[in-house]
Amino acid sequence: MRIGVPKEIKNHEYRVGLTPASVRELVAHGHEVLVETRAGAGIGCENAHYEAAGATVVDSAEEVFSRAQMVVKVKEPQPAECKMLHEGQILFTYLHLAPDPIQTRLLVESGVTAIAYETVTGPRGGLPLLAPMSEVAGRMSIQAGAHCLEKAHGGLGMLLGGVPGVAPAHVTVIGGGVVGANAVRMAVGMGAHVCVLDRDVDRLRLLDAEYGSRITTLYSTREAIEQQAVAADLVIGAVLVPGASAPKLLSAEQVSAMKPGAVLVDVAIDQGGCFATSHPTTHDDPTYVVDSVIHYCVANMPGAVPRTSTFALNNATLPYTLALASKGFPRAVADDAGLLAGLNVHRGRITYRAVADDLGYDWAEPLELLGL
Ligand SMILES: NC(=O)C1=CN([C@@H]2O[C@H](COP(=O)(O)OP(=O)(O)OC[C@H]3O[C@@H](n4cnc5c(N)ncnc54)[C@H](O)[C@@H]3O)[C@@H](O)[C@H]2O)C=CC1
Ligand SMILES: CC(=O)C(=O)O
Ligand SMILES: [Mg+2]
Repeated sequence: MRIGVPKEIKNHEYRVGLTPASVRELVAHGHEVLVETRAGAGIGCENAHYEAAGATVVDSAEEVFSRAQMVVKVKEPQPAECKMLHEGQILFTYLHLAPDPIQTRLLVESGVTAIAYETVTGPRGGLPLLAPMSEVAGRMSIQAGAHCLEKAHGGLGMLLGGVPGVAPAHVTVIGGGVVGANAVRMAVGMGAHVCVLDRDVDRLRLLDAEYGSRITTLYSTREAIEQQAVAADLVIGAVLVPGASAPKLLSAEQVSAMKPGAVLVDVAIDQGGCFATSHPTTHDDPTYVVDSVIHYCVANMPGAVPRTSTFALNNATLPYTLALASKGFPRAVADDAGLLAGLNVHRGRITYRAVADDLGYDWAEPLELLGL
């Protein structure tokens, strides 16, 4: 198969869909790989590294999109990229369609077969292609929150861990999945007072077993969330209902009742955000203030640490990229129900239920649509 890797064009997005090592694996399996010039420059992977791995470096995104049978990216295609996609082509990347009606319409119109990293499920459950970036974003959320809590950045002027004789900051993590568990790890490590909420008691059991009395676990109810919001110095939004728009867990009134200078880091912003006052921001301008509460809502947090992130992402995606390239579509998804769960759009139809429901499309049952 001919696989194409364009340079990412989202704000401060330096990750790249394939590393030279991944290219080498694909080429060894008999595939052809086209890489847009300087696609990996942001992580120190230059054209020469890709050429040494067996890729052909091409001058433009247009050439990648027009010639590739499968486009492998990181972030959801931007409008200019959507317009270059075509029927019969596979797009393998993060999509986050439920909160993004414009991208969804453009993908439907293009006729492309779009497989979303974030809804692929693993043989033991979980979301193996979301997990590595959730590990990165969960860890970063505490760094970002600590930065925002500094007075010069509008925050309360608190050190997360306090010092001897002065209490640490109160950090509340809503959602104890991959992002949440990684946020908890960093916050505990920095000496904060940490409280984590989930509505899955098994997640809370795991965190309790790991941290014991160093954290508080709470079942996630409206009441518990409201009480935490007024007590917290830093709140991390880390919930997910796979594929669907994030549930809004704090209303504008509840945000306004928070301490002036408190910080909200809405990691779930890529699925629309879990606080009513959240809207997506960029690494160029990551924060804004609503009712004296600092909001950090960057939708591509791992893009800030692209070296760590690109390699972690490729470790997870490579087996799936190889399966799609070697078996083709639809054989690869017919052989792996977890990969089939990644299929969001195919030839103008929405094949992921939560996306269809959230955006008002008729849902096409994927096995039926593909005749499997
Ligand atoms: N902004 C960014 O750059 C990034 C954002 N993300 C996003 O972070 C979010 C979380 O991802 P993961 O941790 O991997 O998901 P996950 O599935 O591992 O964990 C989500 C957790 O939320 C819990 N949950 C659902 N509804 C809840 C509620 N009402 N109250 C409390 N907990 C609730 C679930 O039980 C689950 O444990 C996703 O939207 C993901 O796309 C991930 C990576 C980067
Ligand atoms: C998951 C996601 O949105 C990201 O890594 O940017
Ligand atoms: Mg206020």
